[in-house]
Amino acid sequence: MAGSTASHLRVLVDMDGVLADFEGGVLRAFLARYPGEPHVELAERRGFSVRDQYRCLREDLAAKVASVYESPGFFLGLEPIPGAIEAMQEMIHMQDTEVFICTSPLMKYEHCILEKYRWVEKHLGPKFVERLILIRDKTVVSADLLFDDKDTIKGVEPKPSWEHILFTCCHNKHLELQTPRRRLQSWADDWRGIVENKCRSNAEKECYASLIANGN
Ligand SMILES: Cc1cn([C@H]2C[C@H](OP(=O)(O)O)[C@@H](CO)O2)c(=O)[nH]c1=O
Ligand SMILES: [Mg+2]
Repeated sequence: MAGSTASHLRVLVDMDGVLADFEGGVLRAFLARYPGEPHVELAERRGFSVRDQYRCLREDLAAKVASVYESPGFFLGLEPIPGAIEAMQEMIHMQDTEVFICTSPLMKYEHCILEKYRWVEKHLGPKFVERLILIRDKTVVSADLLFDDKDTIKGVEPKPSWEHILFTCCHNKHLELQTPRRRLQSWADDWRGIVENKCRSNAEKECYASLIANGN
């Protein structure tokens, strides 16, 4: 990064599906609110959009499931993904590493925005509130790595600076990734190895660039 000598690594971590259990929260709230209605078990989930899959089940279920995640208290009430809190507390203390949470608000943002801030404060503390980025287009955020459960991350920037590491979630676990794309299976998987290897390869690139710049 500009001005830093040590090879700093900037990591973006997505919220829903990576830190907060959006999928589990939707199913739990849907069953409570619409008991007896057809629903999608987590093992059956396919595709990022919950609403689209419920629509395939029955047209009216799309609006019903959307009303669940648009309700007040939904985002604040989400359970942390197993290992997420511990991993973030460790990552933020890693040398030469900067961590930001990079999350997208719903278009119906009334409850989502404040509740995402409150969720981060509650589960991760005020230092992470300072590291929270809410944005609909993640491609314009500059970083080295982005851990995110969404299979395809598009935006105005055709060549984002970050490498997208697909965080495995019920809705994407069946996807075959084209090389060199890679996954983080869960927070029990080797996220440190991914961060440390990226740090090393950044250092090598910087070293090579300085050799070239000095005409070696
Ligand atoms: C509508 C919808 C939103 N979301 C999440 C993704 C976004 O958060 P994040 O970018 O932190 O994963 C947020 C707004 O779309 O809600 C899903 O994960 N599935 C859905 O079907
Ligand atoms: Mg997500």
